Amino acid sequence: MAFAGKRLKGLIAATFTPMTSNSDINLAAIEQYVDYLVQKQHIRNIFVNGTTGEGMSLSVHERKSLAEEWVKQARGKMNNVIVHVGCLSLSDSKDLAAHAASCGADAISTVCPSFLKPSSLDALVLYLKEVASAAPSLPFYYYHIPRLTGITYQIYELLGKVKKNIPSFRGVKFSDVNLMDFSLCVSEYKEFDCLYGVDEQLLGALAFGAHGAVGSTYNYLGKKNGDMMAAFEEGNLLKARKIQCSLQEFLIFVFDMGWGLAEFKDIMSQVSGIPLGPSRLPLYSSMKFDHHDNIKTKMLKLDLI
Ligand SMILES: CC(=O)N[C@H](C=O)[C@@H](O)[C@H](O)[C@H](O)CO
Ligand SMILES: CC(=O)C(=O)O
Repeated sequence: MAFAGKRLKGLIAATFTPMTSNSDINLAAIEQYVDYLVQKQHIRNIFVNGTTGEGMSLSVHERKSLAEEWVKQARGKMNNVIVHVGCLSLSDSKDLAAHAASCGADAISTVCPSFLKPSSLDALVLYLKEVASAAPSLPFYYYHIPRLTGITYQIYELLGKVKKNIPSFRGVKFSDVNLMDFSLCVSEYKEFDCLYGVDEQLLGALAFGAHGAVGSTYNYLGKKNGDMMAAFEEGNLLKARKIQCSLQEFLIFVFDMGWGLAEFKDIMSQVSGIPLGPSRLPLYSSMKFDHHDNIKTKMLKLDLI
């Protein structure tokens, strides 16, 4: 067991997938991306090929190439590379899980397929058990993001079932606003890592005992979120709240523009200076060049950069 006993905690950036101007994957940008996260954002854990990385829009072959490159570039610089292996096809997910183990990833995670959905919590557990069985040596995390998958089972009920069924199960990436469910996971299943995934309200999840957080904004706001977590740990709630409110104000500005993941990728390119390219269709950024100044002004005003 490569990482037996190791707990996942702290901030985990859900990476964007670098692409060329034609939306082909661009492996050459990954080394610079890793260095940026470590040096400028103090991020030492990444979650690759997930929602932010457009994993579901990539081929299995592309996902394997990306996983290999992230692992290679992160070696010696980062603590953990978690590879998302969720697909609509179980056999593709098992293939990706086995590949993640063979290329040296630290953990895997999966959403449940959401075109044909499991008809019960037991069916979901059977599904997760199959995926995990393809990489039994790797810590396995369920990725709960009901707003995108439409799969809405209570996670604390799921944890009760997987505990007995999936030996490599280590926790959940919980991307939902239901903090009561999240809190029950943390308080009833201390053996699992509960990683929060709604960046807008991380402070609320910290209050309930979140071990860490996985999110898209930690790519370019990692340091600021790190300051918030440190303030929370020191008991300086006023400071933590002030930072969370600035982060919220920034995100409200982004959402009010009607922006989402494709525009987040543009923001990351601007803030980091790394050309990450466009997103792949069906994502499509509506950000125009003259928006760049607005973003920067807003971030400076909120003391985020
Ligand atoms: C839908 C989506 O991308 N969710 C991400 C993680 O799960 C979050 O990190 C969000 O991007 C973030 O909270 C901003 O809304
Ligand atoms: C945000 C997140 O965790 C993901 O992109 O998968």
